[in-house]
This record gives sequence, structure tokens and C-alpha cells, in this order.
Amino acid sequence: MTVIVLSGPIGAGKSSLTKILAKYLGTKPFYESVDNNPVLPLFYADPQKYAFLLQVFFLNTRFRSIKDALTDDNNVLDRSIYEDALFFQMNADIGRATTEEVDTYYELLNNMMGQLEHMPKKNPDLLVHINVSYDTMIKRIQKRGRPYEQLSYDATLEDYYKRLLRYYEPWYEKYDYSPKMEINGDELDFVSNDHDLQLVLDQIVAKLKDLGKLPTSWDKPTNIKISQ
Ligand SMILES: Nc1ncnc2c1ncn2[C@@H]1O[C@H](COP(=O)(O)OP(=O)(O)OP(=O)(O)O)[C@@H](O)[C@H]1O
Ligand SMILES: Nc1nc(=O)c2ncn([C@H]3C[C@H](O)[C@@H](CO)O3)c2[nH]1
Repeated sequence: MTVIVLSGPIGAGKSSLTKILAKYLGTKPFYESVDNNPVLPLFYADPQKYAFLLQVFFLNTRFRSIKDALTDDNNVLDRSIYEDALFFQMNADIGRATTEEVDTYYELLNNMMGQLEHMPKKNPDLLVHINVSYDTMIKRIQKRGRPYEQLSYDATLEDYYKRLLRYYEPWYEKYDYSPKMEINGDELDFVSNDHDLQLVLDQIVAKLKDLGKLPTSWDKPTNIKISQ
């Protein structure tokens, strides 16, 4: 039984890999609230006003997802509570939260993280982090086409996205809730290239076997087409 959490910048491929991994390993995917998130378009239209509200929205859904996942013990999460503060701190650092909002946010987050310590399973089994460069990130954002994420919608998004990428490296180094591994999302096109996809899956399966989370005899499923 495994809980795998994915991480990585916007458009890195987390949702795509979550779907594939869940199918491949026979586990249940949990997706981030994006298309059903009423605050996200408000945030992009007026980040100053909505940064705190958006964070509380995400934090709440991520808390629910990680609790459910740690209970089910058979899940893949496309982003998780462990990444929440990265976004909020970055927004706070560029002046999008008051001191009171920052204090309230961290109290709430610490409270929630404290609750997780009382779960029978306390941590995920593996973090899979997808690294991408700025150019790849922008290409993927364009490919997916959410209007409010485009640079043409707001030219300051270039700085926002570049800044976000800079926050990921120290975040990954510091992350210690579980074993972790990185995927090169620039070089490996696991969405449209079956060879690359198999390479990524082989890396993840090898890591899970190393960790004793998959039996060494585990073999890839033969009855599903993973790229669909
Ligand atoms: N490795 C890849 N190669 C080619 N295209 C990719 C790759 N990963 C993702 N894509 C494409 O990039 C777009 C964004 O991917 P996806 O939604 O999986 O990213 P995400 O990390 O979940 O994004 P977000 O953080 O915004 O939720 C999609 O159109 C997807 O098909
Ligand atoms: N401010 C903020 N805080 C978060 O925790 C967070 N998580 C995701 N996002 C934004 C990025 C993509 O546009 C979109 C999908 O990832 O949602 C966030 N934005």
C-alpha cells in the first residue's frame, strides 16, 4: 500500500503523471481543485485581494486530500499540503498578504500538520518531484490554455512564474516528510512519447521497490495502455 505525492511548478505535468501512475499501479488519483475552484480566476484577476482566500481554499482541499490518502493508503496526489506554504510564502514575500494573514495562515497550517501526526499513517511513502525550466513551464501553460495563466493576460506573470521556479529548489532540498526523487520534465516527454513514459515509470517503480513498497517481483501491467 502506497501514498505517492507529486510536486512541481505550474504545468510541470503533475496531473498527467498522476493519472498515468494511478492507472499503472492500480491506485486512486487525487487531483488538485482547479477547474472547480471559484477563487482561482479571482486570484489571477486581483492577486493582491485574493491571495489569502485562495490559499485557504487550497489548504483546506489539500488537508482533506492528504487525510483521505493517508487513510486509504493507496493513492497518488497531484500536489499536496507539503507544497502549500511554498505558494503562500512566495505571495506574501511579494506583498500580497498582511502580517495578520501570514500569522493566521501559519497557525492554521501548523494546526493541520499537527493533526496529521495523529493519523495511523503519518507521511507519504514517496515524493516524485517534476523539474521543469521556465521555457518548458510556459510552453505547457500555453498548451493547456487556461486564459488567466497566460502571459498575454498579465505581463507580470513572467516574474511570478520565474520567482516560483526559484522557490522550488530550496523547497525540494528541505522536504523530508518521505523519501523523494526527481524527474526531468524538460527532457522526458511522458505525455506524448511512450518510450519516455516507460523510462519515467521504470524510475518510479525501481524507487518503490528499493523502498520495499512494491514487491521485487512486481511487473508492469500488460492489460492496459498507459498512454491513454
Ligand atoms: N512531460 C510532458 N511532455 C509534454 N507535454 C506535457 C508533459 N507534461 C505535461 N504536458 C502537457 O502540459 C500541460 C500541463 O500538464 P498538467 O496539467 O499535467 O500539469 P500540472 O503540473 O498538473 O499543472 P498545474 O500545476 O497547473 O496543475 C498539459 O497540456 C499536458 O498535456
Ligand atoms: N496562489 C496559489 N497558491 C497555491 O497553493 C496554488 N496551487 C496551485 N495554484 C495555481 C497555479 C496554477 O495556476 C493552478 C493549478 O496549479 O493553480 C496555486 N496558486
